[in-house]
Amino acid sequence: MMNTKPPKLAEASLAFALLKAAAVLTRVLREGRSLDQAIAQETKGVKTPQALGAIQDLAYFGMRHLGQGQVLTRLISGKPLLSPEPLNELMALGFGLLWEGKNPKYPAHTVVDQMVYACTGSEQFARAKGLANACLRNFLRDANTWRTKALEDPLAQHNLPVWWVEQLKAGHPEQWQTVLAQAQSHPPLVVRVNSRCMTAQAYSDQLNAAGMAASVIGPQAVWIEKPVPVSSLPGFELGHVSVQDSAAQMAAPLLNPQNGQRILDACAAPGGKTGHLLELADIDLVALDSSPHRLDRVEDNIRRIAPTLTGQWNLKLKVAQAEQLESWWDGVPFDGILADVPCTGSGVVRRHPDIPWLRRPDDVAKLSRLQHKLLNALWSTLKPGGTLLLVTCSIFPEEGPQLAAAFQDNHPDAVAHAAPGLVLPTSSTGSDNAGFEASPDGFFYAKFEKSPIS
Ligand SMILES: C[S@@+](CC[C@H](N)C(=O)[O-])C[C@H]1O[C@@H](n2cnc3c(N)ncnc32)[C@H](O)[C@@H]1O
Repeated sequence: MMNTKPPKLAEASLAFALLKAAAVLTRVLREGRSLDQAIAQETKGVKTPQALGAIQDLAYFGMRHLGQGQVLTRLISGKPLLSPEPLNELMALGFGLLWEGKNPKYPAHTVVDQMVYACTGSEQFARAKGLANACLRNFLRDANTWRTKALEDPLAQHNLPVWWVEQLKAGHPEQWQTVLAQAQSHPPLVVRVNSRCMTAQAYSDQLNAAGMAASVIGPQAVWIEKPVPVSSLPGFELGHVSVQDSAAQMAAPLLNPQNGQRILDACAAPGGKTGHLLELADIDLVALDSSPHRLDRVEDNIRRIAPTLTGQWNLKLKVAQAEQLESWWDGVPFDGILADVPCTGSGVVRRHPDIPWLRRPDDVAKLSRLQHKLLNALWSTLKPGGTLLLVTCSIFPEEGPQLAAAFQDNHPDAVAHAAPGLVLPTSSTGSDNAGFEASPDGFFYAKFEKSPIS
């Protein structure tokens, strides 16, 4: 009897990485996992760093080119959905790789060979070998015509769900195309230099002297031109630097904590801004998050920078729904509150290309309702004279300007102070040589002082 068991693919092969990356996309699209969670699940048994790197790279690539891949799969196979369903993701990934004719990630013939090999290496797809081969070769025979045809579909034009693009257009009729272009670009590696240890300029000089091109792009922000693993950054293990986008670095200085103050970080995990607050002043900090698993990451982050914090500081971590005051608040009011509330994440698609595919159109309204609820509850825990900083990493008006305006309308004791408002992910943050690649993530900032009602 013939042995029909598919061959085990070598980890070093592109076929292996293609199969794994396609399985990652399937978990995102069909199970609603985040891209990073899905990568962690699919790479559990993978042994070599090269294979891990290739899977991660292909999964991110596949996510960023999903619209084009999906449209070509549908057009060329002539079927709305292939069977078994995960084959759709494998084919979308293959077409995504073939789309770019000029500077392809892999030569076209390698992609086709390895896609076919990937099918033979999986029981699930073994029968699809012929279909994959025929469809991919069909595309290559007349790539320009297929591309032109695919681009009639807005899904292929923007590589994003159509409702997401419409939402962006409505919110930013002038800049939506630049915002989309930035979202397709690779995110820069930006670090926050711990002001307890050194200046941003001193760290940038240190990197340049070590042959790592870097420039200062914010008060404590340094952009490292060629991304490297964080563990290889000088001083990282010692807590001298933390990875944080330049726009996210605006939060803690805007709240401006002072020594001895009692501060609340209401939605703290994974703790990027928690660490920054502690670097700026010796404070009594309460950090809340509704997710115990994410709150563990705050602890890890603070453990790393703790040796650099020499004064009298205190940090209490609490798992709680911030709006349920009775479950966590001891009644002692805060001098300052950082309300970095949950949002769609529409400002950070460049870093998390899975976000638009995981969200649903009604999430914007749902999240906006939660944001209103959180702000209303947190306001009552603030001292008169205290400051609340509202932050979202979203550029949808409902989660930014409209949210802040409604909050102010409902709270006559809220006095608005100068704040950046919308930081659109379109421009560089200052340095002359920093272009699109050093541009900030999209954020919204509003700042309110609480005055006693007259
Ligand atoms: C935008 S993230 C915060 C990022 C964080 N401030 C930082 O700089 O690393 C929002 C956080 O809010 C948490 N969250 C969601 N709903 C919450 C709620 N009702 N109460 C408290 N935290 C909540 C999420 O688990 C998530 O960690």
